[in-house]
Amino acid sequence: MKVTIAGIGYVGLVTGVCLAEIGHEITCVDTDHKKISDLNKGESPIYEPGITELIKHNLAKGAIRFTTNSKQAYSFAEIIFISVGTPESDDGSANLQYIKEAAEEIGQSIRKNVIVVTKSTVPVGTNEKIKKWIENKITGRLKVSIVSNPEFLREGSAIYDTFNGDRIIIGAEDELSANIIGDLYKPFDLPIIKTDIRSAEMIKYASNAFLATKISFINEIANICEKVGANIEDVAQGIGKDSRIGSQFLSAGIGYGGSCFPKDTKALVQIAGDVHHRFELLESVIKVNNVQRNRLVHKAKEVLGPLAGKKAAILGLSFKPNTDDIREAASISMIEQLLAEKAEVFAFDPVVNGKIKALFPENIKLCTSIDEAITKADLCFIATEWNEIKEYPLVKFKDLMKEPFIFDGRNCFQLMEAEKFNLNYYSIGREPVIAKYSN
Ligand SMILES: NC(=O)c1ccc[n+]([C@@H]2O[C@H](COP(=O)([O-])OP(=O)(O)OC[C@H]3O[C@@H](n4cnc5c(N)ncnc54)[C@H](O)[C@@H]3O)[C@@H](O)[C@H]2O)c1
Ligand SMILES: O=c1ccn([C@@H]2O[C@H](COP(=O)(O)OP(=O)(O)O[C@H]3O[C@H](CO)[C@@H](O)[C@H](O)[C@H]3O)[C@@H](O)[C@H]2O)c(=O)[nH]1
Repeated sequence: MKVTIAGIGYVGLVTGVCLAEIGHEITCVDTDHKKISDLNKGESPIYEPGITELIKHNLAKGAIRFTTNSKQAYSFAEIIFISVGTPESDDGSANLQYIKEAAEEIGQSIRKNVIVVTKSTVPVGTNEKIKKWIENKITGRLKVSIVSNPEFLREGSAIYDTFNGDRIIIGAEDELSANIIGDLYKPFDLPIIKTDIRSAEMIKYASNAFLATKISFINEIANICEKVGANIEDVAQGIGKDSRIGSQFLSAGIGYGGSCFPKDTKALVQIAGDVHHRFELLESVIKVNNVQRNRLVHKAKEVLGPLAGKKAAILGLSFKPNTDDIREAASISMIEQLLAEKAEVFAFDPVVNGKIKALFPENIKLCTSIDEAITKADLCFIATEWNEIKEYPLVKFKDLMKEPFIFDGRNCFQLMEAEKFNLNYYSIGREPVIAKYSN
């Protein structure tokens, strides 16, 4: 099928290369000229395992093209996916500005009947608006069918997730469109759930809200574990073995971040509020997450006193490993807190550099290695569990830091190992390890 994708962010790009890989003819449209020009050279605008290989492979076989010429790309498409951003507005609701712009451009450009598939995460009822925005701009007698097909990929494993997803959700206004989109995905051989549009829209928000709830729940249990002398790793393993609970998304840490959970939880509170339902459970999930993000710096102040003038290393800047995305990353709020405390911040991440420099142009030092970040540091925070950080020899904290005070927001190390190397090691939901003698 001739498919055009509008908006080549994470979702648009991964969808595009994976659909090209299974044999469809894909045109990717974005308003960002630099992004499109880089993509045409085979360069990925995002760090995502496997993406560059798929871009190059499909460019070479002529299965994918990248353009800013939206008019032309929409005019011949049989199916158009919308995957533009839906960022958070000031009041927490989803900002639909990019969706509306894309829909109106589609309406102005199409020259034949088309199925428009919304992949972006949009509040319940938005697809009906999308149809109206498109139809208001159509000249002539053309039929537009709308399908809601929310995306569930995770950054860092986006390609694996696309080929191995748990389900594909298709919310359609007519059976024919649902079947056409179902057939498009057939080569992935994944379970397909067909439903109405509003239910499909809700499935996306409810999924993210449930996962965020699981994280805030385990973080609260971790906070209690610290006070009663229990170990969150053992507790999570013990409860996760119950197949009704499941072992995934029970890693306690410094809270969830990223481009989805923070904004989608707030948007769902708004969606509920719009129909006069106060979603108190989800409000608490958000509140717990906000507090959790500040815990590690608070803990450091409790242990070490004022942080002013201290050299603080921070390891891991992306919101999770295997991505260069720093949207709503815990590292950002930690750096802000450390700067407010007048600490000197030395930051390291295996892939993030320019983006964090743009946020903190003058007041942090970006390091090119863990060694550089922790040398002569008074304390060290771990914000992201990259393998490079998890595999770093613990003895080096002792050898290179002024005093080995480690505040680990991702439980990267075993307590026994920290004891063995005589570190001061504070993690989440576990007893602190206190060095028996100083360096
Ligand atoms: N990032 C994820 O992991 C993920 C996963 C599932 C769902 N989602 C949802 O998918 C949507 C897209 O997220 P993302 O992270 O891929 O977005 P993104 O912010 O990375 O990229 C959006 C892209 O859309 C482009 N764009 C904006 N207006 C346009 C227009 N009129 N025409 C063409 N291109 C336009 C922008 O230039 C940008 O490149 C959001 O609704 C998000 O909630 C994201
Ligand atoms: O047990 C866990 C699991 C995750 N996290 C944190 O939660 C955030 C989100 O992680 P993850 O869900 O793995 O990454 P995303 O790429 O944000 O993916 C989520 O958001 C996407 C956008 O909506 C959805 O498509 C995915 O299904 C959903 O998992 C990150 O900060 C993680 O550190 C934890 O703290 N503990």
